[in-house]
Amino acid sequence: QSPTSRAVATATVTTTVTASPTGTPPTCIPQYDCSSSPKGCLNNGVCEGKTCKCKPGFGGTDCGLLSCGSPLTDPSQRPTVASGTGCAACDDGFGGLNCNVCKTDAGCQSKPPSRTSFLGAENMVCNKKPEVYFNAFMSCAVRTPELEGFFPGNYSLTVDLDPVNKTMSAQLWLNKAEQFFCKMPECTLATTETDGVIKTKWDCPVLQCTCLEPTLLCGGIPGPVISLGPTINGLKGPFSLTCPHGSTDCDFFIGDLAGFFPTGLKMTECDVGECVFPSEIQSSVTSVQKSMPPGVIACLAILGALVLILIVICSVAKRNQLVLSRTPYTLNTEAASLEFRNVGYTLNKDGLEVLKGISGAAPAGVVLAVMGPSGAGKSTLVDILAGKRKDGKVTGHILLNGKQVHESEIRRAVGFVDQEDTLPPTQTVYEAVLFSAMLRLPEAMPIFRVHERVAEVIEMLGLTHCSHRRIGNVTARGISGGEKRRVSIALELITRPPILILDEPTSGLDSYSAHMVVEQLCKLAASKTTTVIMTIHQPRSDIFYMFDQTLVVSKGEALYFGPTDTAAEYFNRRGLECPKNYNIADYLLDIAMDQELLARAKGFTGADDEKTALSTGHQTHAQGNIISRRATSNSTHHGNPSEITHTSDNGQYETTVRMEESGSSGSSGSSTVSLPGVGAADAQKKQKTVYPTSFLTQLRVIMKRNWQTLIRDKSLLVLHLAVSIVLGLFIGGLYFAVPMDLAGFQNRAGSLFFMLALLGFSSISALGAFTETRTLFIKERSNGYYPPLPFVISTLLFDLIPLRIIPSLFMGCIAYFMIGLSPVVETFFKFLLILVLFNVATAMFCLVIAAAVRTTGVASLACSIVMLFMMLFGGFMINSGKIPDALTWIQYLSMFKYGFEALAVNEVATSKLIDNIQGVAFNVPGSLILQKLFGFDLGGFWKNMIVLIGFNVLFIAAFWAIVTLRLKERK
Ligand SMILES: Nc1ncnc2c1ncn2[C@@H]1O[C@H](COP(=O)(O)OP(=O)(O)OP(=O)(O)O)[C@@H](O)[C@H]1O
Repeated sequence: QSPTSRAVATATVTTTVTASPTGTPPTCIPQYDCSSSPKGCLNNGVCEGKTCKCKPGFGGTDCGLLSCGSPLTDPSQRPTVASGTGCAACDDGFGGLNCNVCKTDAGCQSKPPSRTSFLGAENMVCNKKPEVYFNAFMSCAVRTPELEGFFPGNYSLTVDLDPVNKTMSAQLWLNKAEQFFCKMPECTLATTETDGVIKTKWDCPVLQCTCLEPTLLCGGIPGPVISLGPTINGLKGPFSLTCPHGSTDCDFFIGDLAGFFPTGLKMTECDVGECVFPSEIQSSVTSVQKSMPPGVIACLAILGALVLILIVICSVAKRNQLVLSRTPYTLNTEAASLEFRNVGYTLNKDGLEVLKGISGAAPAGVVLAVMGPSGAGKSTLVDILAGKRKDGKVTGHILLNGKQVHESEIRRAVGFVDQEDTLPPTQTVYEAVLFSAMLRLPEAMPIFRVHERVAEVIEMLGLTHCSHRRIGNVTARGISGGEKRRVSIALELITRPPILILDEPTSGLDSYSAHMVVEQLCKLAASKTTTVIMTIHQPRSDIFYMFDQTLVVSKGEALYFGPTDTAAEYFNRRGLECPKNYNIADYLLDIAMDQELLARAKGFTGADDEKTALSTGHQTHAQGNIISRRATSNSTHHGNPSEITHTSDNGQYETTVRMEESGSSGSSGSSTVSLPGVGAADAQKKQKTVYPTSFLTQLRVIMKRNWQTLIRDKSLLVLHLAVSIVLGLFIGGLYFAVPMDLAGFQNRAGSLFFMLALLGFSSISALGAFTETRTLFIKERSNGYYPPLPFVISTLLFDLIPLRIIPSLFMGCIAYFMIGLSPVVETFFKFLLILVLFNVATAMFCLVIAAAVRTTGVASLACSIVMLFMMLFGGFMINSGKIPDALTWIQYLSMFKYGFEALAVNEVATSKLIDNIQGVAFNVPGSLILQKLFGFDLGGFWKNMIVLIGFNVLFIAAFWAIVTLRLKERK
């Protein structure tokens, strides 16, 4: 008697009366009631009502019999045999103990399939690989010498692999008689590659086995006294089954029996097979998780190389910093002279002659005021004197200390205060001046000396009362306009340059402050450490007489150049007498503006020598002039070719300035310095700007300011973080706990794409943030604070980390778990990595546009349009395979495509879509939908990641190049 029939005999038996189809009298058939039987259904059959629904390959009322034929045959039609005999024959193309294992494609096609293909008309094939797609069966011989010693015979194992429900069920047979069966639910399935060997592994945390008593192993008769029944029934798991591809051997491992079989049990001559549709095989992701895909190896290699380069750069930079901090330094203690000859300036676009050959000089330690009405050309002249880059054509010559020097040397000697204040709004006055000091004073200068100097300059300019107040801007009010003007002067005064050029330093100041500022500048000049050249509109008379020299400019021409004291007398001689009680400075402006007065001044014929002198830069008075009433000693400076002599006459100090004639460029012994556009190839050669501080110091100081800006102007940071949290919650709520059905699949893909869209468009904020710093950078670069590299690094760090990386991590973490995306840890981290790479790439793109395009409006329009197009070709809105041929290239420029494809493949490809539409059940791999619906490359995860990294590298390089080459001051 077979164990099964004995089991049936002991089970509760009910009797039903059925009519025979042939019309013979009804017979009584005992009916097995699985619901009331203690054994229920064997071989993991399911008890539905009172009858058992058996797993494929088993039959009988309690599923205790073997069913032969093939799994394609209706279960009720499969012939059954008792365990212990085995199937005499299977249907063609099938084999195994219970005929479940397909052998050939023809076998799978011999009967109509029991389910429909997602693609419609498709023939099933027999998949013989251990990688299972729908429902596979396996039959193996088991080698277990330990058991064979006690229970000799041939052991075999049959396994039903169900990846859809992630369950396995198995039976152990001894001499074709089933000994026990097991069930393993909640399994995870993975195909991995290690050292070139691909293996499919089932990991099941739970193992439930039932011994069929009385079989040989479970205390059957005849047999040894021992019974494995209690051990087998008490197994809990875990259980794992590992099958290498291309081999007929597998291993299985039972945690509870690790003491007996530490290395698991060997299964040989395994025959596995399942009937599947080819689309199911092709579309299922070859979830071969190579231990190290080539892409990852390449990335790691590049990363390693970058880290190495970074370490080398850092150590070189550190060494430079040390060297510089130990280099003895000297501060400027001597003013320099600046002479300019026949300086002209013509605009390129319309040929307008802004300056028409102006000459003059500012001997060391004097204050030269450049006066004239609005539009006369004062700013243009001082820009040229300061060595600023100009758009138009500059002609003439400039001499520094009487010597021909390169333009960059002039720039180094000159401190320049622009007409407009460009200041960091979030810093306090003290911090702004300290910033300038830290970057422009020698690295070796002790920090306490730097602070002393900052305090000194702040006090000198009357800024002590507001030194700890923020500078502010239009949106956040800070110090007054006049105070800003003085801060701008302080930034330049901190270095005490040999020459200080100021464009309208008193504009916006009340008369008292203006007097105070000019007085300080005059004191500075008197101390012989700085020569001051400044433009001024309409000085009060007391201020006017503080200047040593005055140059009056009218319509691009010099109307007067000489000592301030003799200006009135000079015009007097031309019949232009300053009216009584009239400010002489105002009168000079009147002359410069009034056509009639101007004509009289120019038309004067009485003193040709004076006219010649005016055009050539000779002093406009015949015999020496008072150069400085504040000077305390005689000084004589002879330089070639200029000669400046200071002599004393009854307590007054006089000077004679002798210069080369106009147009003597290149003449023998000429001291002419060619300006750009004049020639003199040598002088035009690019000279490297030498910075007083090291790269690391520059980076540290700039980063400190960026940090202050970020913390103090919280709006952008708070907005980004708040928006990322709110949107994370919103997306999470909208797509909450998405199931893996058809609608769920759409929602899943939609949520991923929507996240990318949000991050992409939030990147446009990079434009506004950069526009503010851009102007500041141009000014600071032009004034020799620092080169572009530390600025670029600091800008990127302070934009990308707090505004792009952290918010995208916030949003990703919140939305991921609310939506219920894949719980696999690796998938989660890959998801975050994609979000970060994508957001950084889009932000970098916006920064490149912000750097390249000056107008914010144009830049934001360009960014928005490009972003929209990238979205359109991102793979969600249009199938990549259906894009018109002429436009297919656009998709390869879309960061959305790479980001979305990577996200989708990472998330959806390994999951299955299970749904039921109007009674038609289908079970489609997510990968199939990705392939057919979106046209995605399923193996392209790392390819997409590498392209995203490529975008990042490209944009960072482009940003650096544009900042270096384009963001230069041009006036
Ligand atoms: N790059 C330029 N493009 C167009 N016009 C220019 C340019 N540079 C100078 N100009 C013109 O040259 C003239 C002189 O300009 P500049 O700024 O030097 O005058 P200014 O004397 O400093 O005037 P203000 O006192 O009002 O600042 C102006 O008419 C100005 O429009």
